[in-house]
Amino acid sequence: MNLIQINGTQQQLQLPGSGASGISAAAVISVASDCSENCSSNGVEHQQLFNIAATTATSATAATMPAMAKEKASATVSLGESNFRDINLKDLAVVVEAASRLHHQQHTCGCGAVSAAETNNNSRYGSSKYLTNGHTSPLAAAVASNSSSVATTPHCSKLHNCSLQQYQNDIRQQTELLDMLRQQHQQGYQAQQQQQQQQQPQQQQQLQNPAPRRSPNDFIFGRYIGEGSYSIVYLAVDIHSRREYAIKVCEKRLILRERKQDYIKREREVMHQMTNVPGFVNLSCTFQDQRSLYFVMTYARKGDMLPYINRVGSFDVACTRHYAAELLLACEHMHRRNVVHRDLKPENILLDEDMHTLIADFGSAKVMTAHERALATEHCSEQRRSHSDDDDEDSDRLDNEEDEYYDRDSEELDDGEGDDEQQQEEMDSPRHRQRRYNRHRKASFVGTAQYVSPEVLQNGPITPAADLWALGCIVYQMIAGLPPFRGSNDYVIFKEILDCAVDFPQGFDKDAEDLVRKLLRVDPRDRLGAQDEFGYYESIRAHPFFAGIDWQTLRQQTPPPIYPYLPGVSQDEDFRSSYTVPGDLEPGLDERQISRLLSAELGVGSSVAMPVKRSTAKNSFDLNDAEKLQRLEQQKTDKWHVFADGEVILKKGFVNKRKGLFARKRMLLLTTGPRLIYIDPVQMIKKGEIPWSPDLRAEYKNFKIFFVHTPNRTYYLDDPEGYAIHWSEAIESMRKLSYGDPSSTSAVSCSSGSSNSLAVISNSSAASSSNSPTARRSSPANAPQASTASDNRTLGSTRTGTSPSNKTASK
Ligand SMILES: Nc1ncnc2c1ncn2[C@@H]1O[C@H](COP(=O)(O)OP(=O)(O)OP(=O)(O)O)[C@@H](O)[C@H]1O
Repeated sequence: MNLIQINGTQQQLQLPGSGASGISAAAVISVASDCSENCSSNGVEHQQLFNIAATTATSATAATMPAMAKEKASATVSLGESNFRDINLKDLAVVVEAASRLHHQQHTCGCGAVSAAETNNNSRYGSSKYLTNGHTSPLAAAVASNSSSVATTPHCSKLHNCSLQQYQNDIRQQTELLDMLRQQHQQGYQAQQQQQQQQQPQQQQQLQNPAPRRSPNDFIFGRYIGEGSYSIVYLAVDIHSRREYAIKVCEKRLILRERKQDYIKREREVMHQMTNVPGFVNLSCTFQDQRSLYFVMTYARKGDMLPYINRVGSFDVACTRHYAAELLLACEHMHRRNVVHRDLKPENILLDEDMHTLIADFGSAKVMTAHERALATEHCSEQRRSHSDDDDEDSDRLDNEEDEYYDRDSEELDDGEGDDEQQQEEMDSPRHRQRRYNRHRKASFVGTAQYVSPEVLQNGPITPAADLWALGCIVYQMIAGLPPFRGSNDYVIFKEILDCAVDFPQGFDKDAEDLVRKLLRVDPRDRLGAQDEFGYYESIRAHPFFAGIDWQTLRQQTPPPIYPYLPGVSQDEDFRSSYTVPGDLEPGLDERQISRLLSAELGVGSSVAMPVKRSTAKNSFDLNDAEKLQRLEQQKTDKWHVFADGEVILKKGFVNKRKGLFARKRMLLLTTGPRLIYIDPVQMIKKGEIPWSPDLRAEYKNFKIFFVHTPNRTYYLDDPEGYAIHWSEAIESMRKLSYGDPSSTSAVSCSSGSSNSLAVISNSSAASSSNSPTARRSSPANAPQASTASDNRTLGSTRTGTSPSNKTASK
């Protein structure tokens, strides 16, 4: 066992070696140390030199002292504190291990006690490979290969009759090499000194004229992007460089009032730390005036990820895989730098121009010291031991805190049902304001309820595994459309988290499910990746869900377009991606075509036809006042009448409203407004409305499924009775009546123009989706072109606009 003093503390190295080896090593190390005193500018090179010295010394001593090889002794080597500040114990240990292996080989040669198998086994740890990898400098690589060649001297391993003469030659070679390296090092040092002298005047000048401090006057503030608890973010242009930035303006008054100084400070520090790391929002500069603090950041042009998930319901597997992989890389980058984000969630994943992720919002981040990491790991194991005993206590604690958590409002529970006025009023009531205040006061955990890890809830130590938990939650949400832990209030969510009660809806991709299950483990140490090498999640990368990911070029690739994931909607998985409309079909949707489609849907021969009644009225919704009054009178006895706000209900029916893989039963009303109102039939409360606009489009996929596209969201509706076509037609009729003929309206596309910008296409457009018979029928003149243009499209390519511009509306 060797003891080495580094930075004033003694470090033990598992180094089997002779006392003489240690002493000799100390001698050569002193050479290196000597040299490093002259060259204290470069800690890494010192370390390499030190490693070389250690290797040489140990091997040399081992070679010359075969008789003493069996002994194990300690040698204390003192290194000047300032000289080896950057020494890396791990590297040193490996070098010493290589040296000891050399020594071991000598031992083998000396007494013939070690088998060939063992020798082979040892050679797996070829020091050459490790040293070359660990130290990119050719210097270290050269020594490594030299030491390796000594270690595998064929004379030693094969003949077992190495002479002292040979070893002395080896020592001479090593010593010569060391001299050469020392010379090189000194030359390098001199060159460095010269360079520094040349740079000095420049640096002095910079100190005398530092870059002028920025102020709000250096930017033109364009539009508002969004706001946080203590800040408003604007899109701004630097008047000097004309570059666009997102500038976060934090009001000092608010920060002081809420005592969030630490939060803001931490955010700045971590953003600085992550600046220029791929996949993170860069912090260009910060400045302040009397009223505010300003953070000038990379502008993430495509906004955050949440509206995209909401927009399409959920991501398909390819898209989820890509974004999950980018997130994993981001976790590696953070954790390697000892940063635990603690609030990873779709809102904090921003998207740049090319739809690559940029992690933002470091207000909750924790920068761990190495000591904290070690403590946390220890604590985890203790906690694990006592975890089973604590289960009851946890639930008691939660039960006692139930009232507290019940005080919190349920605004976080976003089931994607849009803004319900009723709910809004309720939230603005004094009672609600009080609750919100209570929540602010009481909520002491860091992060967001749905994504918070069990250890954070239990006040356990924080490890990077907290972010792996969040990764599991996000992968789940990308596939299923909603986060895994949901509930009407935080208390329910927390209980679900502690129980790890995850429900995988039908159709959830199996590999993704396995990955999520392995990440969502209550004990942080059990999470996939938690036992991996620090900052490199090899086991997660190797999970089958990530098969095919090219990790090296991930951020240079074009991310897969955002498609909805609808396994429950399509008849089978391949349907959506591989189906193309056969070219020999006739355009139009007459009775014959409907029979054909229906037969295909039901899987029966074309002779079986189900009569489908089509609306023949010119526009049955075009009611005059008298008709309206009459219908309203009749409607009064209808239990849904109260939800129609005095308007005539033109069509109603139960539908399953899908979001991702989840479906909820709703009563859908089409009224003369025009409005599309949906109601929870069990609780008999209005849940929301599909917002009408001239851009709204209805499209049916088959007899059960129809879509209502709005600029910010596509609503997936499933009529169990099979009246999807009727719904589609009714909505289109109402749109024509309210906004005019659709043939004058061309494609309604959302603002972004990238490959990911999904467009809601006018049903009458030539580019309309090939699976939309409505489209073809409504514009027969376009039919030939339409079929040519669209026949190559997949049946389910219901592309959806993903404009982040109207974020507030879609949140
Ligand atoms: N660099 C950026 N580029 C584009 N949009 C951004 C950028 N930074 C923040 N935003 C958007 O601005 C909004 C406000 O962000 P901000 O960081 O102020 O608050 P937050 O993190 O959402 O909330 P809180 O501070 O309460 O955690 C968010 O919706 C976010 O998506």
